[in-house]
Amino acid sequence: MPDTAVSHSAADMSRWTGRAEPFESARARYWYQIAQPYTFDSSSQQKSQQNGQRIGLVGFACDQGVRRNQGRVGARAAPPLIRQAFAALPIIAELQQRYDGQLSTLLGDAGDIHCHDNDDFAERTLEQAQLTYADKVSHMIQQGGLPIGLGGGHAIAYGSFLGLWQALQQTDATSNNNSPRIGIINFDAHLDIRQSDVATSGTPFRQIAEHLAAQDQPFHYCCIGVSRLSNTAALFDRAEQLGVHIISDEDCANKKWKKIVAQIETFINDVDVIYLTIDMDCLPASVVPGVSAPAAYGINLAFVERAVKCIMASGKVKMADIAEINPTFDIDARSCKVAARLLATIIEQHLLLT
Ligand SMILES: N=CN[C@@H](CCC(=O)O)C(=O)O
Ligand SMILES: [Mn+2]
Ligand SMILES: [Mn+2]
Repeated sequence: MPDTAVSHSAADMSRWTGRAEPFESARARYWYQIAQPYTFDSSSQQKSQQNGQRIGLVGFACDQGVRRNQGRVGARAAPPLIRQAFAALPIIAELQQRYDGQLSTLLGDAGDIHCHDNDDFAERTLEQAQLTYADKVSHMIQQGGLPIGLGGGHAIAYGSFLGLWQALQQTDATSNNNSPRIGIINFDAHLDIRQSDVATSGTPFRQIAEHLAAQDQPFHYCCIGVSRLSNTAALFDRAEQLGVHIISDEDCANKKWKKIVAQIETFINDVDVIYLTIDMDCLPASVVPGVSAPAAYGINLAFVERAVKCIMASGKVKMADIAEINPTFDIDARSCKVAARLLATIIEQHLLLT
C-alpha cells in the first residue's frame, strides 16, 4: 500500500500485447507494437515543439468522485483495460503510409495517476489526483503532443481542463492578453454541472464554469447526448444560466445529421481550442454495460463516431479523454472495446490531420 494518497505508476509496457503474425506482411501492424513509454523532456517548456510522442496516454485511476456522487465505484480499474483493448487494434493503412519509418514516434504511454481513497487517507485525495494529472497533461500539451486521458470517473474532466488551462497560460497569445477561447464538448447522458460542497464526478463542468468566471473568461460548453430523464429540472435551469449548448439524446436519434452537424460546427467556430471528453454512459447500456451510471436510451455508437470525426477535423482539439468505464459491470470486455474503438478514432483523426 503506497503511503501517499496519490501516486503515479510508470507505463507498464508488458501490458501492451496482441497477436503475433510472423507469416503476414509487414503491414500487419498493431498499436501494441509501436507504443513506447512517453518521453517527458525535463527542459521542456519548449512551447508547442514536438518533443515527446504525438499522442500521450495517461490514466486517471480514480473513482473517488463517483463515490462522492453516490455512484457505484469501480472505474479506477479501467485505464489498463482500455489500453489493453486498444493495444490489440490494427494500425490502419493510411497511418502506416503517412508515418512510414516514424511509427515509433506516434504513441507514448505515461502510465497512471492513482487516487487511493480508502479510510486511511485524507479527504482531498481526488483534488490532489486532479492536480497531479493536470500537471502531466499540461506538460504533454507544452511538448506539442495531444494528451488523451483514460478515466476513471468523470472527475477526470476537471483535471483535463486544468491541464489544458495551465498549458494555455504559457502561450504567446495568453501572455499578450489574448486568451484562446476554450470550447468543451462532452458526450454524456448527464450535464455534470451539479451543485455540491465537494468535487465529484457530477460537478466538473460547473467547476470549470466557476474557474473561467473567476478569470473573466467565457464558458463554452456543448453537451451531446443529454437525457431528459438523467438530469433534474434544477440541472437544466443551471445549464440555461450557464449558456450550455445542449444536444439531447432524442435530438441525436430524431434530427437529421445535417442539422446536428451544423449545431456542432457553429459551436466549434466560436472557439479557438477544444477539450473533447467522452463519458461512455452517453451510449446505451446494451452497447456499453460497464459504466458507473448506465443509460436506458443512449446515443448510437455510429453517431458518436461520426461526430467525433467531425470535431477532430476542426484541428482545434488540444485535450481529450474517455471516462466512466467501470470494468466491474462489463460483459466480455465489451465496454472496454467500445472505448478502445473511440480512442482509436480520436488518435487516427489527429494523426491524419497533423
Ligand atoms: N458523472 C456522472 N454523473 C451522473 C451520475 C448519475 C447517477 O449516478 O445516476 C450525475 O451526477 O448526474
Ligand atoms: Mn454520464
Ligand atoms: Mn459524465
